[in-house]
Amino acid sequence: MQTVVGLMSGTSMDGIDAALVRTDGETRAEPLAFVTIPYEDAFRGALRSCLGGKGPAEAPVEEVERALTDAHADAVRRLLEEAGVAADAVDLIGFHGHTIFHAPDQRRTWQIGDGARLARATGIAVVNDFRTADVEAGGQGAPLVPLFHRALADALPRPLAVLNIGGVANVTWIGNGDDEVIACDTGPGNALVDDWILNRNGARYDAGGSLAASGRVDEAALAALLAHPYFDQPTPKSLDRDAFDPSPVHGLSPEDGAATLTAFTAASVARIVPHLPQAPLRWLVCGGGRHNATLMGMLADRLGVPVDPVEAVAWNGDALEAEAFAYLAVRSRKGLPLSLPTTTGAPRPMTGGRFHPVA
Ligand SMILES: Nc1ncnc2c1ncn2[C@@H]1O[C@H](COP(=O)(O)OP(=O)(O)OP(=O)(O)O)[C@@H](O)[C@H]1O
Ligand SMILES: CC(=O)N[C@H]1[C@@H]2OC[C@@H](O2)[C@@H](O)[C@@H]1O[C@H](C)C(=O)O
Repeated sequence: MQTVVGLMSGTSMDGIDAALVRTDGETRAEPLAFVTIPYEDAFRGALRSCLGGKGPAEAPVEEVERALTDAHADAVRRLLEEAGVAADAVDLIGFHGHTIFHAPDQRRTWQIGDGARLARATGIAVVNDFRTADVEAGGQGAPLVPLFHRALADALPRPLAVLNIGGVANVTWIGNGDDEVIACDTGPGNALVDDWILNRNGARYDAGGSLAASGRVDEAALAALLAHPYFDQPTPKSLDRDAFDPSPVHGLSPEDGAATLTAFTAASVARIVPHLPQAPLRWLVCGGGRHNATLMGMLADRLGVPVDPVEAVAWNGDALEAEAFAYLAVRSRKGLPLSLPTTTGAPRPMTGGRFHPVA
């Protein structure tokens, strides 16, 4: 067992999730501590300006990468303070970084975050760049949390779906056999609703889903959104944050737009069921979207089986992705797979990650 920090900066750009975990990277993962450090609005704007993998003439990528790395070093300090654990008692950091571009069909995915700089700043060895090897081999490079979900779900009734609703939404389907793990991004998570709200009333998200609850779903706009070819594609498949064009909702009131985009997220999750070998008996939901009661209600209506936040099985739905990158960092050091042909479409089980020792 190793003591490992996992760090995630997700597509919703809300901040850094940092988790401290005791794990063997195989069957065991015991959470010790968790903090979220929100980004300042100005930094969030700078990060947003880098999305799309622009060149140095158009976006200050190097400068943002340095600031992002330093913010992660601060997050590690805050986490260890909170946990009462000294840096020299930590074996490893799993550093996801921030995805600014993801186009597996072009064999390109780009997570900014300087592993060597983080190792220097914290005095702890770092694994980063988790997705490149998978994408270079022809896989989607995402999602990577499924093997962690499978390890956690060992004793739960199957088939089970674990749904993460972050900026983008992704699902892990776990069947009865040990190797039966299927995964993909299902469609948008909260990013479209977040952007809608930000542009209308400056809020960062629809707290509790209350704006959506006060609106009406525009069925024509919803049908236009669901006409995207992504939903007919078989698994595995993955998405860039900005893959969907929200223009069908333009012209709707703030309430109806929020209701329609929230329904789009729920309906796109339901569209994955026909692509699975068997419908899940239950959906466990992690990520910030589980705090949106309107979305959770729409999911339950469309899926027709129990849909519960992961807290129902005593997991922490805010910490899970960060914990996963601690677990994956250990797997990387052990040369174990981070992905399978059924989770990312890689041609074989793939290890990955780049190691940065403390210089
Ligand atoms: N109380 C709440 N009510 C409604 N929505 C919420 C609430 N709290 C968080 N959210 C939503 O959750 C989002 C953050 O989710 P999360 O932190 O899981 O995303 P992420 O990890 O950045 O994304 P990804 O999983 O795609 O990488 C916010 O942007 C917001 O839309
Ligand atoms: C390219 C990229 O960063 N993808 C993220 C994103 O956010 C959610 C979804 O899209 C998922 O595929 C992935 O993150 C999680 C942590 C994963 O790899 O499992």
